[in-house]
Order: sequence, then structure tokens, then C-alpha cells
Amino acid sequence: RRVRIDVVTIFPGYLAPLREALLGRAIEAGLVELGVHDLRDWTHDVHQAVDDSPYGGGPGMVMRPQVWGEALDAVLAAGPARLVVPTPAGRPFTQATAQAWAGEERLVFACGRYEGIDQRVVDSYAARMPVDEVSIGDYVLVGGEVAVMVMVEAVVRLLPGVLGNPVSAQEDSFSDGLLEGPAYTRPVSWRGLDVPEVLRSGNHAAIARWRRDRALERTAARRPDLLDALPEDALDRADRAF
Ligand SMILES: Nc1ccc2ncsc2c1
Repeated sequence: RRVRIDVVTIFPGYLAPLREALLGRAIEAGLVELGVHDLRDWTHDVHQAVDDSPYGGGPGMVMRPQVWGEALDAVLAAGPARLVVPTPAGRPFTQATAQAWAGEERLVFACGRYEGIDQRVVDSYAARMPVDEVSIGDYVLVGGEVAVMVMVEAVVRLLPGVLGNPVSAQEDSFSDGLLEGPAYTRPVSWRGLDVPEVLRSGNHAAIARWRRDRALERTAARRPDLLDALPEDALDRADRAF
């Protein structure tokens, strides 16, 4: 099964890393088809203007609907797709979103710069296809390109055959809703710091208990919101003791 991913941006070069390493191999293996398009190819004026001042005033510039309409019509002519628009004002992009999108045949990403894209672009396409305005976190970037890199990597790694070992095993370690605890490898002592004894004890019950305690400790310290979100029966007596 292959996924076709198209990205429209005024900085196509920003997306070059997608063709490196893991994702590059997935493209070579034909698991992913990637098209990166320069939005300015759809301008007709000598200045190749893609933005203009906001109605109602205020700081910054807004990207013009006409240019985006021509670009997206051209890219979407190849067939139906889910349109994704990265924006700090979007719904949260989560692992669940990545899982859902990994089942799609086509994803088209519209990278906005400035204060975003004229809302009528989203509104006009939402009438005929799924359109997701998504945020990758509560911080503002200069444009959507970096957010697209994050989302493309999160989705492509889930496609069968992309990663060596099936991701389902890795995802399971997250499926208990807690943060991963600390990990260690050789040497057993490094700069005066030793690997916790229990991990070298061969006592698998004790190791499992220790790892869960470290995961609970870290989650309570760094992401108490995840603890609160756990289902009622997720923590057993030993966990609560922690
Ligand atoms: N267009 C735009 C501008 C900033 C930004 N920050 C995160 S996604 C995004 C998208």
C-alpha cells in the first residue's frame, strides 16, 4: 500500500530533508510518493505576490486565496485527498491523528507563512473533502513547513515496511499511557555513573516493576495531565503504592 504526499510551500527547499534517510528509503522503496510544489508557480504577477494586508487591520500579512486556489486545484486534480493545514490555531496533532492519516491514500499539506492563509481557502475545500487544521504544539513557528516535516515523519514511520521492526511493538510501550522511563546500555559504568543494578539482575518481574515505577515517577513529574487521563483501572495497587 502506498501513500501519495504532496506539499505546497513558498520554501520547497525546506522540505528537502524528507528525501533523506528513513523517509528517503521509503520513497525509493515506492512505499511513499512525495511531491513538493512551489506556491509561487501559481502566481502571475511579476512580483509573484502570495500575501496581502489583513482586512480589519492588524499586524502581519495573510496569504491570498486566489494563488492557493489555483495551486490546490492543480495538485488535487490528481485525485481525492485529505487536505492538511498546519496552524497554531488547529486541533492537536496526536499519535492517533498519525495513525488515522497512515490509512489515507493521499495527503496534501498546505504550508502557510505569515499570519496564515485566507480562511476562504479552507472553507471552500472543506465543502468537498476532509480538511484538517492541525497544531503540533502550543508554540508559533514562522511557517507550516517544519510542522509538515513532523507530521510526515510521524505518519510515514507507521506505514508497513518503512521501519525495520514493526512499529506496533514500539507503540505498545506507549500504549499504557505513561511516559517511557530511562534506558541504559553498555558500559555498565560511565563517568562514575552505574547502570541500575536491577536491570542486570535477570529478575524479570523486578525489572518490570522497576521500569513501571520509573515511568510512573517520570509521568507524575513531567506530565501529570497524562496520569489524570488514565482510565480508572489502569493503575493497580502496586502502582498506587508508588
Ligand atoms: N502558517 C503557520 C505559521 C506559524 C505556524 N506555527 C506552527 S504551525 C504554523 C503555520
